[in-house]
Amino acid sequence: MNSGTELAPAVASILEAARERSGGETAVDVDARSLPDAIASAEADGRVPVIAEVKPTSPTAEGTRDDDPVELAEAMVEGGAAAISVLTEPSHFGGSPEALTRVREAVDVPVLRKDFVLEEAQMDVVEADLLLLIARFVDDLEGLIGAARERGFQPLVEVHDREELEAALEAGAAIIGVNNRDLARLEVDLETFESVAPHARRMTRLDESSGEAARPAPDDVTLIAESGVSSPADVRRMREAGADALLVGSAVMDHGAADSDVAANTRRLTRAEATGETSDDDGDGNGD
Ligand SMILES: O=C(O)c1ccccc1NCC(=O)[C@H](O)[C@H](O)COP(=O)(O)O
Repeated sequence: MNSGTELAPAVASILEAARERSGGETAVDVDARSLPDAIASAEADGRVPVIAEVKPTSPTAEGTRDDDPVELAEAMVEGGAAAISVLTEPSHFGGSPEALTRVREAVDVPVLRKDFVLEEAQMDVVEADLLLLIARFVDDLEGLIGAARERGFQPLVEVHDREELEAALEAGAAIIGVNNRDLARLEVDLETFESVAPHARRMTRLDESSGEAARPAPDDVTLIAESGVSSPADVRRMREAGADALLVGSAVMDHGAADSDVAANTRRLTRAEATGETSDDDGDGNGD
């Protein structure tokens, strides 16, 4: 773990809670739905690949949504989501492993387990198609990537800067999320993805003994822009910067408006590249 860097108090509290949570007793064995296939299928259908997040609340959310997670996930899929992310962290995000299991039974798209997994045994709490590993918070990233793959998970490795990206690629990550949220200050800045992502496409290394690429070729890395995407204009901005998919929670959940239409919120983003979009899509009232 990169313990030398500053963390927001809420994040320190999240990590403390994560360290205390126990793992499962036996290794799970997942038959995962492919995220790259789901992304390709959305693109073929003219939808922006969006991983929509069931996020009841968070340290930065404006409120809590107590809706049934299955109803939320089904609304997200109705709005064109290529995949679903489910927070399973209970004490700061209002999530649960049970919610993920119910969601995964109800939808046929890949489901990401969004949590703060620090140790191998914590992977065995619930089955999911994708498992988040946050590069900054784990000691043995390569070992955990291997352990996740042994169980059938597709590991999604989250990074925030170029150094973490390099570590993720070096550890063999093939699905990488660049988090626009700075976990030291909890501020979001879409420029993070724009500055970090191009390096994922450039970085490659040859294995000296075989001459083979020792990690995924740059074009084989699936790049996800995480956090802070709130409008169709943001979606297009992240796509222009090279995002294969976007992970969106707050803009879809719209925590401040309990009766907000989650399917419509999702559709607004998944249709951001559809031709003929003329609405005030950045929501600033200017119609630009
Ligand atoms: O969302 C938070 O407030 C938060 C606070 C501290 C650590 C992590 C946090 N979020 C986790 C996430 O990665 C996001 O839920 C996800 O990327 C979606 O972000 P957004 O679209 O900005 O809700």
